[in-house]
Amino acid sequence: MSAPYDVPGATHVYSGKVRDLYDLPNGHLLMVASDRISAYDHALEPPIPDKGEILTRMSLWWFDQLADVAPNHVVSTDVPDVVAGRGIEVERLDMVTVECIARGYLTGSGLADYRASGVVSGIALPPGLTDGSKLPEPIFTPSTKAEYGGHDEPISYEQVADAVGSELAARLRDLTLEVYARGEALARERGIIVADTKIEVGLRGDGTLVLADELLTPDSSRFWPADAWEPGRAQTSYDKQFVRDWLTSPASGWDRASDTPPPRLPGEIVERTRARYVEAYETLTGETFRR
Ligand SMILES: N#Cc1c(N)ncnc1-c1cnn(CCN2CCOCC2)c1
Repeated sequence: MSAPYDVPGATHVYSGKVRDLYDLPNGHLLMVASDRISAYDHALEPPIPDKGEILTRMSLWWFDQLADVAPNHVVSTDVPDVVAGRGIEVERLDMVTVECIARGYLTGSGLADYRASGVVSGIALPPGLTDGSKLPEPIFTPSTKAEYGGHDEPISYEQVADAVGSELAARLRDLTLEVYARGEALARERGIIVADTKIEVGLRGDGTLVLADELLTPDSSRFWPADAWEPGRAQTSYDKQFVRDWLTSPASGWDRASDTPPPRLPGEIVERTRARYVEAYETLTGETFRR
């Protein structure tokens, strides 16, 4: 994918689904959050205005809230004007090759694995759980890091230990579960259920674990409105429900089971989705995003 932004002095090196990474001359990296949005494994059009800036601010807020749990990779938000608000200069780390995921609720791939075997990432769960069930306690459910466009594969804690060593595996598990516990508790007080989250962790030369990438955003986590939580069915997505409902409605004319790309989102859906990202940010942080 070509560089979405032509950033003076920076060299584009990687594009993910919604974020892009650039090399900087000083050896740091520039992480840029786009306004891209995806659903049902498809990149959608058009982008959601300000989504990148809103989720960048949310990540920065969470990095600050959890500074007592672990250091983070943020160096500076003083970035070139072309990416102001959505770009962060970050410390270059030795990234752990495991997706560190914590789940407090059962849904998605975890639910599928549970229904097939009663087990999620090697952890046996009690019988009788359903879609959206709150787990007896949050669990660490790591996965592999798929290449762009692929799907991460769940792996057991033992497989993580085999890959990175038992001491680092334990540190990754403990960090992931602590970040999730703190984020879930804080969000829940504000009416948002963080059902699960994925964190990216890097290592400094001295072995310090550092929180990288984004943190506790609706792109790295499942956000559910707490007042709509009802185990036994698919939960309402805090941020993507308008998109999902429109795409699966007759109004879109799209067949999700088909191999065709989804149609362009109508302006009203784009604006209502933007408003949900603003609402999530303002509800969590108590700060106002310029409307
Ligand atoms: N963050 C970070 C980071 C860092 N601080 N140091 C070294 N490498 C990385 C890195 C490289 N790739 N990814 C995967 C996730 N990317 C995030 C950005 O956007 C694109 C996807 C993380």
